Amino acid sequence: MRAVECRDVWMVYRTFMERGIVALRGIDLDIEDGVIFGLLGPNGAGKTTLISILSTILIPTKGEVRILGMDAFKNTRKVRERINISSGVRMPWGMKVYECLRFYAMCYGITDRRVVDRVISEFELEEHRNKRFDDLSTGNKQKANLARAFLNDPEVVFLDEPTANLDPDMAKKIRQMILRIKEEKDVTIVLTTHNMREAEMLCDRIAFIKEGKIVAEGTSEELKKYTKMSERVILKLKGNAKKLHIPYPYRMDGNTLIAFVEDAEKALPSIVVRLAEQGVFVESAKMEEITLEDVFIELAEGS
Ligand SMILES: Nc1ncnc2c1ncn2[C@@H]1O[C@H](COP(=O)(O)OP(=O)(O)OP(=O)(O)O)[C@@H](O)[C@H]1O
Repeated sequence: MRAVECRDVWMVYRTFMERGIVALRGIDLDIEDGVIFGLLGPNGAGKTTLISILSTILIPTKGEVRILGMDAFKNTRKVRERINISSGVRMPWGMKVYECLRFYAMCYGITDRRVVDRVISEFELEEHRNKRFDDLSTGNKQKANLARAFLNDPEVVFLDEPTANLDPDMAKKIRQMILRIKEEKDVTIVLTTHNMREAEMLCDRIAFIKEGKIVAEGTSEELKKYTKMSERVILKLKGNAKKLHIPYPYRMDGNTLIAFVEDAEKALPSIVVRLAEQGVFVESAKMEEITLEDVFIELAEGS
């Protein structure tokens, strides 16, 4: 069974002065059971709107959403019993971690304290269980939020930017935690992220969203084929070079030139020569496979 099915989903936010903001424009999406699925896209693309609709928090202006085979808006209560969402790092009031989690467990009708103990242990919160949520570091707040999202043993979990605002170490820990939980539990995870490496590391499949539409969807390997080139040549240039002419698509990152080529070894000498002809010299060079970030930039910037 598919965990998520979306057909022609539109979302228009009604605004007081304007004619309305179209956040989603006909989203079609199938997410298979048991995968980690990533929603990627630039700011304002519609990721949060989409994940909020999939988790039944928002009702779309038009379209059909089925979660675990059920119509999300005709069977909302049943759907909510079998899903959960973690969005932002908020918990109510100044309660302790254990109390917060117990409160949320009771909202799901879970009275067994062992369930709360289980998520505290799964999300490595033992040493923080009696600390006030507000006093935790951002990373531990995020862990507590993730723990909350797994209280009802959900079959589908939606995570809105699970590593946003975390330092690299904590972000890595959270990613490892997500992968471990996915291994241990029979759960489908749908997450949004801006971080390409994170998407590549975590997600079985990824959808790129731009201006409310899915512009590409597939595994990270499939997505890399969206750019015609499969390798890149990275050249650190001496001095500042602006308008350059080389026979390959490229982008500049400061004084680093990143050229997209089919065969990096073949292309490198000709690029260096062409640059020298334009009075631009190379300090260092390396060759590597194209990254998901390149695809993201191409899709986000392309028309
Ligand atoms: N409550 C709202 N009222 C009006 N417009 C909204 C509302 N929420 C989002 N929007 C608009 O809808 C569009 C999509 O926003 P959304 O937050 O879904 O994008 P996003 O991809 O999650 O962005 P970000 O990565 O910056 O969080 C944007 O133009 C945004 O301004």
